Amino acid sequence: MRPAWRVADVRAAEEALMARLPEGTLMQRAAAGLARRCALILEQVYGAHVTLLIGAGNNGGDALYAGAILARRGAAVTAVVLDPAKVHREGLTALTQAGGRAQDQPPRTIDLVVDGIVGIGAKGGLRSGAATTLHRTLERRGRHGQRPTMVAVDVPSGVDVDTGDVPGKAVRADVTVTFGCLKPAHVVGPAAPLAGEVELVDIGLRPWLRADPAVLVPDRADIAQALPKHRPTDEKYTRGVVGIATGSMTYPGAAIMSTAGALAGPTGMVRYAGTAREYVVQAHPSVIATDRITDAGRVQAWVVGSGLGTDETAATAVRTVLATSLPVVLDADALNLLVGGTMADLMRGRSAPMVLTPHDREFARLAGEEPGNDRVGAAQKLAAHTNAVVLLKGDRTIVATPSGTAYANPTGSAALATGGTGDVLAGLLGSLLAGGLRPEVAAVTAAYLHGLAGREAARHGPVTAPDVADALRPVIEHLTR
Ligand SMILES: NC(=O)C1=CN([C@@H]2O[C@H](COP(=O)(O)OP(=O)(O)OC[C@H]3O[C@@H](n4cnc5c(N)ncnc54)[C@H](OP(=O)(O)O)[C@@H]3O)[C@@H](O)[C@H]2O)[C@@H](O)CC1
Ligand SMILES: Nc1ncnc2c1ncn2[C@@H]1O[C@H](COP(=O)(O)OP(=O)(O)O)[C@@H](O)[C@H]1O
Ligand SMILES: [K+]
Repeated sequence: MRPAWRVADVRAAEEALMARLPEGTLMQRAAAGLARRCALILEQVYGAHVTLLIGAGNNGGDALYAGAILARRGAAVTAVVLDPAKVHREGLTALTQAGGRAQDQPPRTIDLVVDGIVGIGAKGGLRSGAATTLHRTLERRGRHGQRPTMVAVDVPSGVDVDTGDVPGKAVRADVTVTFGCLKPAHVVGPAAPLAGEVELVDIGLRPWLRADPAVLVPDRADIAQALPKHRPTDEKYTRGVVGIATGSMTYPGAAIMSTAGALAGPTGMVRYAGTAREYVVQAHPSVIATDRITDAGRVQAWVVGSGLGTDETAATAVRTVLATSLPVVLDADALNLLVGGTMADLMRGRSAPMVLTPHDREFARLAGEEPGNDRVGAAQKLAAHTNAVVLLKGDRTIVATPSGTAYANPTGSAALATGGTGDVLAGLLGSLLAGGLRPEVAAVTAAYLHGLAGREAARHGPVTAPDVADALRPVIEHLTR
């Protein structure tokens, strides 16, 4: 897992580390890492045109020292200083001594822009002066007529570092070079895609950071490790059986799609219980189907919700599943049925895990307010309130546990923004739960695989939910190979 820490934690660690080092050491380490990456992007530093956008704080200081390194290697470096009264003096001196210059407008030719406007000291979106300078800079072209490459220092300027919100104008970077640790803005919310490729430069901060990061980002190895391995002694029941209680005569597609997601998971068998049984068996002949949950036979986890509707039959299905002592995924209509609070007793009485999988509108109905700017905080709050793991869907899907651990999924794909993909996700998640994964591990794993499947499906053209379900098997195969 890759951890990300909030600004206050970074500042505390920085203070502890700085107390043991000569002044300026951390900025020198940061600037060296930044200059190294810029040089790699430029390939040939000598003769390259580099523009530094310099704000009022140490973020600008990092950029100025990196600019000095590049200038010594023969780059033509220009610092555009936004507020000369507040510039990092020593950094500016270092730049000019290395042959760089400072001016108040961007030069004509720019191959590479270093965004040192603002870092972890940011408040709100880019201020108008900075936004205007950025706009002018982006109109310039490089020596070969190309668009300049944008390298953000620490974070793209204008993002909310702790929440990943983008409250106004912000830099869109090709590469972000960050120092010491990742911050939430690199991995959650609308800020995350603005960071481009994120490079983490080690400045020695890690041992001084508190043990519990703000967010964890799973990587490939975490997911490969989490997936159950087939043993030679396995038979279908030892691999787990997942029960799917979704869909209806009105929405049989939801039943088919959630079953498709479940079939791609690790369980040995999928049981379906509901009024869409004939459709499900037609689409998936290996599924054992009944009309009612109580007739379904033994399962190790239930998925309930999507396409059920909200009538009395649907409410009975949700109540029946909640009354079991099994792990449960509550999706779509099941979430809407929780809103009135009539199932609160059943939820409170449960010791088996529950995973809620809302999109933003379902979240708003359930929590009484929109997820808002702080999606991690919002998911954590709902998880604590419901004592369930919450998977808040989106571009960077968040998984939060009742005890406050939060994960951000890195594999999102806008191709998933199409009807029925959420049903596939819920089915897969149910299969992982029935396969014995802890609820937050199942949720993180499902979101990760689902995102990869969305990307894989998108390689072949416009994506529909069945394409995502079909892509899950090769994606899982590839990951566990
Ligand atoms: N922590 C570490 O371990 C290390 C940190 N390092 C580096 O230091 C950076 C943090 O530096 P920092 O604390 O000086 O703050 P920083 O982000 O430069 O902002 C300062 C000023 O910007 C302004 N401003 C605010 N919002 C704005 C907006 N929306 N749009 C425009 N301007 C805005 C505001 O100035 P004001 O005009 O209000 O006085 C504010 O005071 C960090 O990101 C990293 O790069 C590394 O050197 C190595 C180790
Ligand atoms: N812009 C996007 N980028 C990445 N993933 C997205 C985006 N929009 C939606 N998704 C994903 O697509 C799925 C949609 O689920 P949901 O809204 O429940 O759809 P449905 O109810 O039609 O199945 C979720 O997994 C969500 O995270
Ligand atoms: K920046």
